[in-house]
Amino acid sequence: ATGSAPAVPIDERFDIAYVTPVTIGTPPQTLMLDFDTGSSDLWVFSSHMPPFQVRGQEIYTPDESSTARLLEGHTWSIMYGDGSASRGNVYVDTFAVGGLTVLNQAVQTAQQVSASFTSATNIDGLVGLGFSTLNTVRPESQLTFFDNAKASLDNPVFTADLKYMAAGTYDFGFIDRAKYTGEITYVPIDPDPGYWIFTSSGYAVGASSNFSATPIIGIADTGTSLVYLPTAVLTAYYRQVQGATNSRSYGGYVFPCDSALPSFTFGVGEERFTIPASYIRYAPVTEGSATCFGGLQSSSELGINIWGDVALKAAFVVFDSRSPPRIGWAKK
Ligand SMILES: O=C(NC1CCCCC1)N[C@H]1[C@H](O)[C@@H](N2CCCCC2)[C@@H]2OC[C@H]1O2
Repeated sequence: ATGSAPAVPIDERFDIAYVTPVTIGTPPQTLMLDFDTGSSDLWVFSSHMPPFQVRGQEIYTPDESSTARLLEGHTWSIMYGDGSASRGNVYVDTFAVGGLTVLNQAVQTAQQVSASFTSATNIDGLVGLGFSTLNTVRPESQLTFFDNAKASLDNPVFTADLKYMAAGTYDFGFIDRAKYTGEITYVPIDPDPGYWIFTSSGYAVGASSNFSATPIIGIADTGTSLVYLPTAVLTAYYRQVQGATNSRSYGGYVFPCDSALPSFTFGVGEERFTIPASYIRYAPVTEGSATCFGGLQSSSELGINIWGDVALKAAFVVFDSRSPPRIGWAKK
């Protein structure tokens, strides 16, 4: 089996996050979920939430699904790197995305979500695509939809083709030759932490002329908007941007929106990928401001580097869960 589904930006102007249509239950209930390679819980806004925490999101109502079964005595609770959080109960039900159907998928129904999820009116929940070892359901952790689907897929892979201010695609079970050019460069993944962690071979500010061959260990995270890299890399980049400062009040590097920005190149093995300046001129700090927030930010507080959407949309990325797992990057 194979599947293919769109990854749609949740807003017109900044690619804060991407959502993908799924159906859950019988008859099918359609929700738009954020497919997140940085986590491993499939959770949804649900009829178990207090109404004031729901602000336009679609909800899953297990009582209206003839195939829903409560997973007795199981609960979940998750906190993400940005401080957003959610928790609740667990059902199993029929889950379908892009033509793929998984029976008895653990669907984590929210009872509580934090304010940033309530205000993300176009995100109805998340689909974790990390390793199932990270799943927060207790007393028995549950498998991701991809781990449940893997055995029936033509190949144990999924790919991300995210796009700048446009709908991209998640493909499951196959690698679409039409979505990339040249060859795919694969590098190993360390699955133990549960993330898609790999080592980038280095970086260059601007084109890849002055490439600095230094290993950067980081995670490929479709659920994170920006790129978070070591301070040394950030200062090398923003040194080239007129008026750039690391603002405590805005919580990161900002610069005048009309400043000239270099592109940013990162290495995967011998291959070089360039993030256009337009992706790094991420967004005005507030509506209409002449000060812009950078798409490259510091990872010094995080303890791990993160290749979020700003980097992922510059490439075609293959998440290959054969043994040992690996990640592939190609130009497009
Ligand atoms: O927390 C991270 N990433 C961290 C960012 C800071 C540096 C460490 C990683 N990703 C989350 C993202 O922010 C959430 N957000 C909800 C509101 C709308 C936008 C998406 C969504 O829920 C989980 C995941 O996706």
